[in-house]
Amino acid sequence: MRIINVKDYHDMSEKASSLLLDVIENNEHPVLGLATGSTPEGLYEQLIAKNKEKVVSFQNTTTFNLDEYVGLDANDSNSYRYFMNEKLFNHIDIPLENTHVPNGVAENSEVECKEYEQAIQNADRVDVQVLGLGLNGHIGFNEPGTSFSSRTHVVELDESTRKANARFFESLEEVPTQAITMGIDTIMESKEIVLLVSGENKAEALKQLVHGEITEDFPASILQKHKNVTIIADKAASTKL
Ligand SMILES: O=P(O)(O)OC[C@H]1O[C@](O)(CO)[C@@H](O)[C@@H]1O
Repeated sequence: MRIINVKDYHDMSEKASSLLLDVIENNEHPVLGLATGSTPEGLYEQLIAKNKEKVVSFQNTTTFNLDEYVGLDANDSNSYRYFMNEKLFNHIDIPLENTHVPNGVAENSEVECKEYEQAIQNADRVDVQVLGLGLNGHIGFNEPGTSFSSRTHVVELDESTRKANARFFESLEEVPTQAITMGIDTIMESKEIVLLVSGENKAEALKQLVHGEITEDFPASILQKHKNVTIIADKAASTKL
């Protein structure tokens, strides 16, 4: 596990952007795994800027997002498809058909999970997977207790996760109770993982990720076993390391 300590959120986003640009430059058809949440927003701003400056093109890039709420469609401003379109895809030269986010309103969520997993397998590999870190150690929407051997599946969201994400909704009741997420094993198959952590409220979770026991009770702890993980953490998140 490589840990890169940076000053603040801005530096974290810049560093992450340069790591991703390296991957894109070194692959004819790069496959990126992307995340939502507040943490990667700065990274996406950097990528948009680099694309506008013509430093990078995304025309040959394919993306797979980690997760989506069950019940929210692409036009719902709280869906992760909407988030990705607004925060990244609509502002870069990526063909929209190259971008994948699980379909939260699929008629049958179980079938959607199988098809999403298959699409990732068909792409052959994810060159680099971007991850944020949930306060309870979740990665994607893999909540504590999720099997390390899980593939893309439907999850019941933890009350703590729904509360943490309620800030984006009108009320806690509106936060969906289920989501579709790539599984832990799906995530672990990525060739490279870049985990971004910012802010004092993540310090305890980061400490547990790096120094804690590897246990399904803290899903992110499995990253200790991945051969190519880079954690980019700002000062505030690193205080307990
Ligand atoms: O970046 P944030 O908003 O702190 O969220 C952390 C994690 O929680 C999620 O938003 C899910 O709750 C993930 O998508 C994200 O990686």
